[in-house]
Amino acid sequence: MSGLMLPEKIQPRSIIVKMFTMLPFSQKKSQSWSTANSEQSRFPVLLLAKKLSKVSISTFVIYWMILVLHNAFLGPLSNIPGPRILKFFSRLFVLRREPPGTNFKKLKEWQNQYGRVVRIGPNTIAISNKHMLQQVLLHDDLPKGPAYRRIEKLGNTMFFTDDKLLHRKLRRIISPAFSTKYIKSLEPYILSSNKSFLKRIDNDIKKCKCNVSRNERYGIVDIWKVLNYLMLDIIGETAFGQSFGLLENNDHVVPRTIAQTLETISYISASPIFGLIKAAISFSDVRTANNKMQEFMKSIIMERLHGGDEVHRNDILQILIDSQKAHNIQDKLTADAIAQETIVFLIAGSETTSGTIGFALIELLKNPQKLNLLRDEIDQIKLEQEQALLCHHQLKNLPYLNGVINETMRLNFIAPGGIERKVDTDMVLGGHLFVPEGTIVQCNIHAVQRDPDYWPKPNEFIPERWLAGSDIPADHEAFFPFSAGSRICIGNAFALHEMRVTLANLIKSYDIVAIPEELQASDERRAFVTMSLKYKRFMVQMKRREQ
Ligand code: HEM
Repeated sequence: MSGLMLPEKIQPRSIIVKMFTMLPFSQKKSQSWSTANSEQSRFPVLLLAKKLSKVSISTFVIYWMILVLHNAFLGPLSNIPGPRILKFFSRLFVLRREPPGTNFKKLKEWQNQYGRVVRIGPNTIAISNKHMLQQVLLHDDLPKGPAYRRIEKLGNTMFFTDDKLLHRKLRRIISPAFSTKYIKSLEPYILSSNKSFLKRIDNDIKKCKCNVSRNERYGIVDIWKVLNYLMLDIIGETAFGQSFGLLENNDHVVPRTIAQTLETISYISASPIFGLIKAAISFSDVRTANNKMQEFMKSIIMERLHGGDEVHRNDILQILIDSQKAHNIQDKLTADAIAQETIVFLIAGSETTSGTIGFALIELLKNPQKLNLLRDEIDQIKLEQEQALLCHHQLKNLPYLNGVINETMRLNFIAPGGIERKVDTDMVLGGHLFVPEGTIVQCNIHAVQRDPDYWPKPNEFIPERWLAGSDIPADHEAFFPFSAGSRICIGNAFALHEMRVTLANLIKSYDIVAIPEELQASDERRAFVTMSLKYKRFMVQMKRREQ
């Protein structure tokens, strides 16, 4: 055995002792060991390293503190007003105590308290001056900020990328799918989904056990939910090549999986601990659903890619598939890229549109005289023989309908937490404010669209401001419902088309009466990604109108 003994100098115990003595917290303990001092004296290099490590850690901490203090009080953003704590910490850290989904309210409060430019983080500012917003979004066209990268796991898509070249390329390939002419060719899908929508409402009214007054055939309908189903089904029809059938069956693996993933991402960013626990609990369900969704999408895309003329269909998906025919390899989208872009259409194009129609209905029910004005305008249009639903060409120029939609989007901006941009080279904002490269700019469109200097009676629903010759004309320079610049919503004309057709046919077909408690609850808003109702439902009484 003795032959196997290591020399005392490199016995395992002595090595452990040496490692311990190098750690700063073990100082006291190591001194109590009789061997420690003699070990150190025999290894002066160790002693030196120990001292050096202490010095370098302290130097780093002091250097870091000086940097933080300098950035807070002497840096280029130091003169911008804002809550003191946000000079040092990110607002996400400070806002952890707010109820999840309500950060946008705090942002608006800060903007009211400190002005149109507020410092909301060590290197982040929020702006709500219309000229500055025009500059950031339109003229300087700054790239997207880092928040988008958190969701980029869904793929490096047109929506999320901050790479200007990649964005330009994707936008060029995808734009034809959203041209006015192409959208017109998609109208049959929008109308057939609207037919299913009205059928679903009729069924819900019929099924409703709690008719308010059976004689009048009113029923209670969760209009928030069915509107969401309708918009998902339209995206299914136009971007996935087939309806999800939600209006008939209430469930489909694709929207369910995406909703679960988005919910988890938004919880993780709003409250990391709670979000991670939630993610861990639902992990296996989400993975199974995710696999099913991938299979579903792969089969659709492969069928279109290899099915030839027989499976050709005039829809958004076809435009992406047709990119395969491009001569330049750069202009072809891979099957994966096609799948990712269609998922993004589902995310960007369903809750946004259904939410806006839902908010329009809420505003109209709060202002019944405006609902009557809208109905009068819509009733002027007569359905032609064999025509079941009003079509877009009959609606697109109706002034009051467009006023209602614009005013709804003004009051209920879809991303009230702001849209984020990153300063890519030093700039002067609004002609006087130096903003260094790397600064994050939160464009607070929600605040601009409710600013009393731009909008008299800013919190009132006044569709009349959008009519020609109005006493309180709308300020078009302070209106950004679809953003502006190169990243303006690519689906804006498509969304307006869907919203006009759906809202007009809904108002034409039904008498809708508010339920007071529901109307009151609808004031409670939450915004994880898009603005929504806290309880994600809005019950109304509905009955078919006598035509
Ligand atoms: C009322 C409905 C809608 C509203 C209010 C809305 C609003 C917006 C806004 C504000 C942006 C800019 C986001 C940013 O810069 O961070 C955006 C971008 C986008 N939207 Fe919409 N949207 C709506 C409907 C739609 C629809 C129906 C689609 C597609 C089917 C769509 C697809 C997109 C895409 C792909 C982008 C990214 C464009 C790019 O970065 O080039 N949106 N939308």
